[in-house]
Amino acid sequence: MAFLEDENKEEVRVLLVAFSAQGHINPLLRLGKNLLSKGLHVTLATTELVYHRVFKSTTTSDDTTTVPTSITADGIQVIFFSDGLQTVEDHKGGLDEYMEVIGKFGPINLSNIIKNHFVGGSKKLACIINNPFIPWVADVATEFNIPCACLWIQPCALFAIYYRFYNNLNNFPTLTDPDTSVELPGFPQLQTQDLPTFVLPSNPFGTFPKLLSDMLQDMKKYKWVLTNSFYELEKDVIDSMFGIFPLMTVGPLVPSSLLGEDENSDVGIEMWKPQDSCMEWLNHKPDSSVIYISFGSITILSSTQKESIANALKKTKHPFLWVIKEGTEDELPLPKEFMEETKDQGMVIPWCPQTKVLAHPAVACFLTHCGWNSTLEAIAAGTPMIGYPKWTDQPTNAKLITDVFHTGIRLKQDSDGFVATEEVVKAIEQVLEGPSSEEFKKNAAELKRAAREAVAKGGSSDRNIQSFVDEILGNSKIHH
Ligand SMILES: O=c1ccn([C@@H]2O[C@H](COP(=O)(O)OP(=O)(O)O[C@H]3O[C@H](CO)[C@@H](O)[C@H](O)[C@H]3O)[C@@H](O)[C@H]2O)c(=O)[nH]1
Repeated sequence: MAFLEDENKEEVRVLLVAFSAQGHINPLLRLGKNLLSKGLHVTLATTELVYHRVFKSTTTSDDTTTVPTSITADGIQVIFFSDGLQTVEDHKGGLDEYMEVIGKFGPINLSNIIKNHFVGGSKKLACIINNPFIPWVADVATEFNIPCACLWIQPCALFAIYYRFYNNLNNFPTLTDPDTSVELPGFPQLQTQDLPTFVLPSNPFGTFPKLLSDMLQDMKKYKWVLTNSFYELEKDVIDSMFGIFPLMTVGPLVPSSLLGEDENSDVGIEMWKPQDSCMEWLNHKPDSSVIYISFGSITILSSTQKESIANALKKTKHPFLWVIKEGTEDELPLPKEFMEETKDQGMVIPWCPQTKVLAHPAVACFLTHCGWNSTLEAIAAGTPMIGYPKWTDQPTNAKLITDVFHTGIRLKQDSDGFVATEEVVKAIEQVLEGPSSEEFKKNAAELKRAAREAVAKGGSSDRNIQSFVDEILGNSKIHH
């Protein structure tokens, strides 16, 4: 590998910063791997919780309680900092509370990491890359006079909506009536139900919209916004932002196996242990027969909602694989009678190797909450989707699936967000056998191909990564 050094023979290093969420760390690690392959040195700073949950089991040291100063994983140096909480149990509080604590302790601890590891010696930082939701990282970068980039881990569409909304660039009507619609450049017509919940007056979450509005109103702290998407997927919205705030697509940042590359070259962490037994179960199912159901790492459905979906599955009689994070949060198990009645039809597990599941030929469609990682993984796998969005970016992602990507449909929800059994049955029939089912499959296969082309050498994302590397290097030289 050709590593890059500047004229004084100092290595050229980037620092990635993420808090302890799998869906935030993995896209950053995959970007890190790409930067590594283009010759940069890469460090990831993340919280001590990640050490305890993920890396502790890989240590060869007898002392597993002390967090090491740094470790190396797949060529990436990983450094841990305290997020202000002491034990794994402390992390059981709400997300809002967590963001407040990490917002207080994160900047101090990250500054110390930079001082201890990167100031003075030969390891100098050429750039810091953070995720949205930890905007204080950009302040720390400014303090040390290090250029900062954001890896936007949601679609470009979400960046565009938030940027326009928080900077009052467009006319957003009061979004209380479900039939209100908004016209934005690069988008199909959006109704209230298609907008991210953070911009709605009904949004009950305080911290996240505040973090976003602070960030998007002060983008001068960022020299680049890299996005986990690809140009061919969101062409219209990316073009619409060109003269406003250019977005550099560098994705999809999904496991290499989903992009037709060697599985062993993937980097990524698992915060929960996947149950591989479902792969054997899938091997015994006919091609394009199984409905895969998962609502990501945060969303918990109510028992009545789960029962409604369960009844639909029984009615359709299709094989199903359903992830229920039973025991991990406050999620309740499915009723015993359902489990008994469907024991030959389906499998219910607490966590699965999702990307392998999506790529399995037996899987016909994905009933998803439309989290962006899940959506991108389904796109890279060429799997049609049924969207059941709940909050944050998910409603907009569902709109992209139905009206931009044309790879699936959205479940009809009532005013409380509830989906009736008949609606689930109808949606499954539509995606599997309805008049548009062939079109969904064809579009999904086309996007799968486009995703692979985007990341291949010379593809749109590969070119953007190269331009980014060239820019941060400035006048640095390549030494082979
Ligand atoms: O059994 C499972 C279920 C999920 N996953 C993985 O978990 C991740 C889930 O990520 P995502 O689909 O993005 O959902 P959330 O975890 O809910 O992600 C949060 O963060 C995302 C990125 O900001 C947002 O798009 C979502 O709305 C928000 O809920 C994916 O990589 C899945 O492959 C597994 O590995 N096994």
